[in-house]
Amino acid sequence: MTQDTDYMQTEKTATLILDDGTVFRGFSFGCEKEVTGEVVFNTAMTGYPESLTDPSYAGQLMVLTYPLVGNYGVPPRTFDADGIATFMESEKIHADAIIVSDYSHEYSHWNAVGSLGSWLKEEGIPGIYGIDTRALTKKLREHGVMMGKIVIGDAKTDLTNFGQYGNVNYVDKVSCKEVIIYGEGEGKKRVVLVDCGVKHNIIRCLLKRNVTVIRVPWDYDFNTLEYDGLFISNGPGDPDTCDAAVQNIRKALSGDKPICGICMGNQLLAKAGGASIYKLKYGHRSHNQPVRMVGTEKCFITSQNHGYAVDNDTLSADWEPLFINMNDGTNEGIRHKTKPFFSSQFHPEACSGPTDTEFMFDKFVELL
Ligand SMILES: NC(=O)CC[C@H](N)C(=O)O
Repeated sequence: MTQDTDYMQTEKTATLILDDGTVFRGFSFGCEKEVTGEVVFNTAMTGYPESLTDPSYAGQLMVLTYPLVGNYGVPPRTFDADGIATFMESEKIHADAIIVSDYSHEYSHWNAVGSLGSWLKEEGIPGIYGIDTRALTKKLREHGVMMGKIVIGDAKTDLTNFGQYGNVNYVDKVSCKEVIIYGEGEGKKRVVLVDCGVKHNIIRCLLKRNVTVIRVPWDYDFNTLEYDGLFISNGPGDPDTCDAAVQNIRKALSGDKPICGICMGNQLLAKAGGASIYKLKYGHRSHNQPVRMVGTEKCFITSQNHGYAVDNDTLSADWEPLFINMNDGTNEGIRHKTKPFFSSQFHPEACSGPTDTEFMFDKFVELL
């Protein structure tokens, strides 16, 4: 058992203020700075290193409903020769803050190299504990997600400006800036991966299936490239801010090369096919979202992190829902009726969460 002893000297009080004026008081265990963002809750019991480094959390203050957080520390920030993180989902923390009930100042795990608190401090990310996350989650569930602010100590703060989430193009902030090629090799199938904020396990899952991955920026016109299949990644923010990607995907829809998308990828593929997206009240963020494959009795438990959804009623005649969420009936994936185009709103790559739907990658690679 290793102890995060920093806190004995330095921990200060911290406050979470929601944009309706509700105040939750706690203590700071990360970087001591004020931050604003969309307050969202995740009900997974584990996986804070993966969730914090998932680029889809950019702009959000992540509430974990599991009460004890930090007890297994954080893994090393190591990368393989291609620059893919060994134990995390990107190069850095993308969530703007973490909000927990009980932060464990002691940690123990075979792979831990430090405490969650010291990692947050190194990366300049606020963390607040001592929050009644049950009351906070009930509030978000009833009201819907809201903007919030974390204030350290008794600092005076502007309680009128909570920033905005919906109109910001977060994808542009987190996408790669130039083309990156992984696993190049003679005779291998070439997959273009549109990087809207890709989780590294999507790249790992593709490379494991022996394809070359050509990772391109979110607004890159990949239609000029030689490739065998198109993969569209997850990503943060509102899909309606990603029109350039939608235009490029729409061009690819006139061809027959396989297309697969995950989460933001599902939304952008749906938009390219003419469907609309709407914002869910409080989203799906957990490891246990049940989905049913349409036309079958097959159900899967899935890992999810999204706040928007495809409106099933707006799918054109060429498309149909592929998966439906068994809790609330919302869209969890689409497929084209005649061409090899399909996608999921959930995360088949997991990391963290159940790996039951990894077959989505097998299906895609088989079709190449
Ligand atoms: N993980 C994702 O790709 C999320 C997609 C989108 N930002 C949403 O919240 O719905």
